[in-house]
Amino acid sequence: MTLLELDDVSVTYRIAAGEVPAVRGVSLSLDSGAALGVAGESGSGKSTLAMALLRLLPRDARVGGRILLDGEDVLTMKWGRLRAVRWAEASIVFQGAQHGLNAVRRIGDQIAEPILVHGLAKPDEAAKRVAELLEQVGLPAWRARSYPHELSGGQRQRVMIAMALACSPKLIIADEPTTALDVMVQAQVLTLIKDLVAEHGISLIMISHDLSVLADVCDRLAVMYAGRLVEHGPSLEVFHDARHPYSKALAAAFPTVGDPVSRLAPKGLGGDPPDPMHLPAGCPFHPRCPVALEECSTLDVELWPAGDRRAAACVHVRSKEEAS
Ligand SMILES: Nc1ncnc2c1ncn2[C@@H]1O[C@H](COP(=O)(O)OP(=O)(O)OP(=O)(O)O)[C@@H](O)[C@H]1O
Repeated sequence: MTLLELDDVSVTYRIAAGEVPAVRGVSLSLDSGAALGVAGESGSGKSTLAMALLRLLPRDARVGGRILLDGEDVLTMKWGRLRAVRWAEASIVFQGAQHGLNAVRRIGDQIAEPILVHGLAKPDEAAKRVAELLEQVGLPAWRARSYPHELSGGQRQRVMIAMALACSPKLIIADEPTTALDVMVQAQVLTLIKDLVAEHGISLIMISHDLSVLADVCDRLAVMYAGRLVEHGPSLEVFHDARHPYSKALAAAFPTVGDPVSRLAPKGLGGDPPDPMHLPAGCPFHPRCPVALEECSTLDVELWPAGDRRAAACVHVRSKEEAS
C-alpha cells in the first residue's frame, strides 16, 4: 500500500537576486514499510525536498505539486492537522541534529516532550515509554537523567532517533543522519536505523550524498541532480548497474560504505554541480557528462522507463529502450 505520494513537487526560494528553483517536478511514491534513499551531491535539493514533506521550509520557499501522506495532501492541510501529523505520523532526523538538543534539559524530558504534547501518555507513564525508547536505540534507561554534553556524538544521534520514534510514526525522514559521525559510529547508527524500521514496519526516507550508504539501508533509490529526479529503481540495481551517467559517477565516488579514502577523494565525478539560478540549456548534467551527445546541450529528456520499476532521464536510456 502506498504511504506517501509526491506528485510533481517543486520548491522555489525567493531571494533578493531572484528565484532559486531548488526542487523541480519530483514525482515518487513510497510503500508502507519500505525504505527509499534519496541521493545527490550538495545543492541537488535533497534537504529542501525532505523539509517540504512536513512543510518545514522557510517562508521564502514556495512549494508546488501534491504531497499525499496516507491520501491527505500535506501542502493543503490546516495548521492544527499538520501539527498532529508532525511527530505522530511522520518525524524527521536532521543532519547533525544532535547539536539541536537543548543543552540545559535532561535527555529523558526531551524525549518525553513529543509524547506529552501529543497526549500519548500521562506524565507518570511517559517515563516508562522514555526508558523503552532508550533501550530500543541501545542506550541504558538511566541515560534519561543525563544532559546532552554528557553523551558522545553517536549517543546524541541515538537520542534524536529515540525522539523520532517517540510517537510511533508511520514514516521517518532521516536527512544525512550519520554524516557528522566518525566511520565506526556511523556504521552502528545505520544498523540501528535499518533494524528499527524493519522491526516496527516504519517507512523510511533516507537522504545522503553517499549512494553506498543508501544502497545498504534502503530498498529503492532515487537520484537527484539540479533539483530533479534523474533516476530511480531498486537499490542494488541502481548502485551496481546505474542507467544514468550521473548515478554511475555517484556510485563510483562512494564504492564502499564508510570508506575513508572515497570520502576524501570522490572518483569519477569532475566539475561542480550547476547553480540552480543559471542552469545550462538541455540536460543540466551535460557539461559534466562523459557520454554527452551534441543534442544533450539542447534536449532535456524526461524520466524514461528503463526496466521493471526503473526509470532514468537520459537520452541514451531513451534510445536503448526505444530500440528494444
Ligand atoms: N533558504 C534558502 N534560500 C535560498 N536558497 C536556498 C535556501 N536553502 C537552500 N537553497 C538552495 O537550494 C538548492 C538546494 O539546496 P539543498 O540544501 O536542498 O540541497 P542538498 O542536496 O540538501 O545539499 P546538502 O547536501 O549540502 O544539504 C541549493 O542551490 C541551495 O543553495
